[in-house]
Amino acid sequence: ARQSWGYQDHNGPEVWHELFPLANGDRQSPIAIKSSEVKYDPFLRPLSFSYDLTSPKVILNCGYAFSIECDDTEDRSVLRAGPLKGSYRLRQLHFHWGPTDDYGSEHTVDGLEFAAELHVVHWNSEKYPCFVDAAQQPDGLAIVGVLVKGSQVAFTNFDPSSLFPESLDYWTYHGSLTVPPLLESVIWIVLRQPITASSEQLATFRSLLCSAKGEPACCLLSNCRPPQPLRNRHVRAFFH
Ligand SMILES: NS(=O)(=O)N=C1NCCCN1
Ligand SMILES: [Zn+2]
Repeated sequence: ARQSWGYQDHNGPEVWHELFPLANGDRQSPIAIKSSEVKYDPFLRPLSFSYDLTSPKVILNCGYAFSIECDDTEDRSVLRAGPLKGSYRLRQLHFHWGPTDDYGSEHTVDGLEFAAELHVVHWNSEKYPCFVDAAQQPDGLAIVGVLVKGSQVAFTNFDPSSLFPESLDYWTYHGSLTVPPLLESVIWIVLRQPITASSEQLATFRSLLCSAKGEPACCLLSNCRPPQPLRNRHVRAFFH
């Protein structure tokens, strides 16, 4: 289906507000994390996740990225603890990237842009019956954001935790989907330590098409939304 929004000048983040007024909402994502302004929260717990290798089902071009879609009909792959109340079920994972290795992450840290960013998307299966319902609720989703910096890296299996960095130190804040419909239903958990991807792997991201079959080929050179106003929000740190 033709997508109403994208990442080009005529349909990109600067004009999303025309079709999606939430773009100018009060808990939009991504944000620019300023480590000097985060506040250590001693009540935050370590992240706890358990991913079943058989949850991922298909990898597909979802128009705004490529995504690995998981079977979320039962609680087999879940994320708990951290800033969360209850258990959040794995739904899908996907990446965002830029036109060169110099930028492409959505969250930035102290002005640092990373080459790409992995999003591991979960929904609150204790309180809501399905992803679509959860996505309408302020505590409906939990997305782990993993920063990707350019260099050589070994890729492993599709178990999302194989893509998590060594350290699970994280920042957390209340935000939104970073792609339309931009729903303000996300408890963001951004890991401090980046993972790495090679220049060739990042170039392969950019070779993904955003044009439909039969249309002139148009590559998805970049799919990162710029940081949005923090407004009346605080970013909490799990680490000192
Ligand atoms: N970039 S994001 O905030 O993860 N946005 C998403 N939208 C659709 C479902 C998965 N995630
Ligand atoms: Zn995303």
